[in-house]
Amino acid sequence: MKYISTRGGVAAQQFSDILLGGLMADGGLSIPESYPQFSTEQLAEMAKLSYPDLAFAVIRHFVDDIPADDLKALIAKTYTAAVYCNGRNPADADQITPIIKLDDTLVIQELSNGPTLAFKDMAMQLLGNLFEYVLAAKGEQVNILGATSGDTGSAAEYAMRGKKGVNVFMLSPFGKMSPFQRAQMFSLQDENIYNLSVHGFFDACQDIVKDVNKDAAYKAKYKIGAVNSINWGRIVAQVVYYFKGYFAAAKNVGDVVDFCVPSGNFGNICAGHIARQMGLPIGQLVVATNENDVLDEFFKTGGYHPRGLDRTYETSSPSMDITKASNLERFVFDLVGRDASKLAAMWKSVETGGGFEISPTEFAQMRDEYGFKSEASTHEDRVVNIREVFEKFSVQIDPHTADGYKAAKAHRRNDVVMVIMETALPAKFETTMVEALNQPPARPAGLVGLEDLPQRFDAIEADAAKVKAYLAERIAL
Ligand SMILES: Cc1ncc(COP(=O)(O)O)c(C=O)c1O
Ligand SMILES: N[C@@H](CCOP(=O)(O)O)C(=O)O
Repeated sequence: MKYISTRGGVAAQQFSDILLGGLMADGGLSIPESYPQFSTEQLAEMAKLSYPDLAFAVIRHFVDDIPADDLKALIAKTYTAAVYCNGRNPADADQITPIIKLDDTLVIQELSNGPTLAFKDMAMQLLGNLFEYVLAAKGEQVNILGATSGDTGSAAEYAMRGKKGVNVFMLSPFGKMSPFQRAQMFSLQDENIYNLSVHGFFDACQDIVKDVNKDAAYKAKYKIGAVNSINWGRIVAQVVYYFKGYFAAAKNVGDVVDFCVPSGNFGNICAGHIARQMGLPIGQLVVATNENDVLDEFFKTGGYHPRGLDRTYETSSPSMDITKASNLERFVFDLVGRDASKLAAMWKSVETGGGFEISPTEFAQMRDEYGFKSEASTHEDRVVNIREVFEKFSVQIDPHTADGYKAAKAHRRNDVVMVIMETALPAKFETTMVEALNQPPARPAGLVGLEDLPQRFDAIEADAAKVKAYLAERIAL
């Protein structure tokens, strides 16, 4: 499998070449030349596999340049019950992403049982192992520059801490993460981890990452790599759990199943789109947003208009406080028939502060052929829905998953199973959980007292030049 750029300006590359990087040289995102296809018969066989075997069955189609035995071993080492052990029911840990049945046609897929209690661990743990393998094979080092609204940062830091040849420089929005999220990142004392607290929202952090990535000379000199979902490695690992969730939720292989996904940077649901393109019988893909509802607007009107600071809000599902969704570019590339010059013009407008409108035909395709629907939530919705799920089903869901629950209720269909993706555990967002349920959420024993640990970070302005200088001072050449 070779990888091309959504903007068409780069020669096709191998998996190991794109694995460590962020943007392609032309500013676009890497995407496979085509998607592997699975028949219903093949799916029926895959349904019998354990999580690591299923992950290998999916991911091997995207990776030609790592020997199959090595890839299989890296995957087996990643997806173990010992790593994904923070779920509600320890006996389910070997399922890695077990499901909770709320009723006959509504289920939650647990994606947040890894070390940092968010779905990011699903891909990031594999990325850590792949990075280590590829760096050792190439005799190289990487300096990861990432942006986080709260969960990618800790997942990346836990996956990369102490790894040979890897430094992590993580930009996060100053004062906008939950106390738990902040403590998870800032309490790490490992020498290869640097936390930079940026005055601004996640969008400003992500813009800096993209600016640095666009400076080819700097990127090459300082060996800059990426762990955000602009990195294809993140997406491919996320594709796997749609297969797992489908097999766990479908009554029979071949039945249509809908998925509802709390969304911000559009990486999670983009993986669902790709699983669907590979032949997994997904019906609807429901995008759930919070008050930062740019994506809801896009899927309801066909107009994509990222917003400025004046219309970006701090919400109680803070990890989704995002108004520029990186991975929308990968989906729109497919939507416009993989026409790279059309796509490049659309994103040129986005990057210069504008947006775009898709045509009425594309809008109809997006909803009918690709199955996208959407819904937005408010803080009040979140509190009511957390309470409702607890009272009706005795299950505690976090505020982001509550956004998913609201959207799932709005779009569920008779006799079609709807899977809600659980994107974080309640322990990460104690204030909203207490407001909804009058009790603090449970947390794994190892994380009790996390907020009392000493914290270390550097504050920095939202300025790519200052971030470049910070990295240059610390990276040994
Ligand atoms: C808890 C949580 N839910 C939802 C999201 C949104 O996911 P995505 O950015 O892949 O759309 C994020 C962050 O991205 C998150 O951390
Ligand atoms: N919500 C994310 C934002 C970054 O998303 P990513 O999937 O592109 O890494 C976070 O928690 O940091």
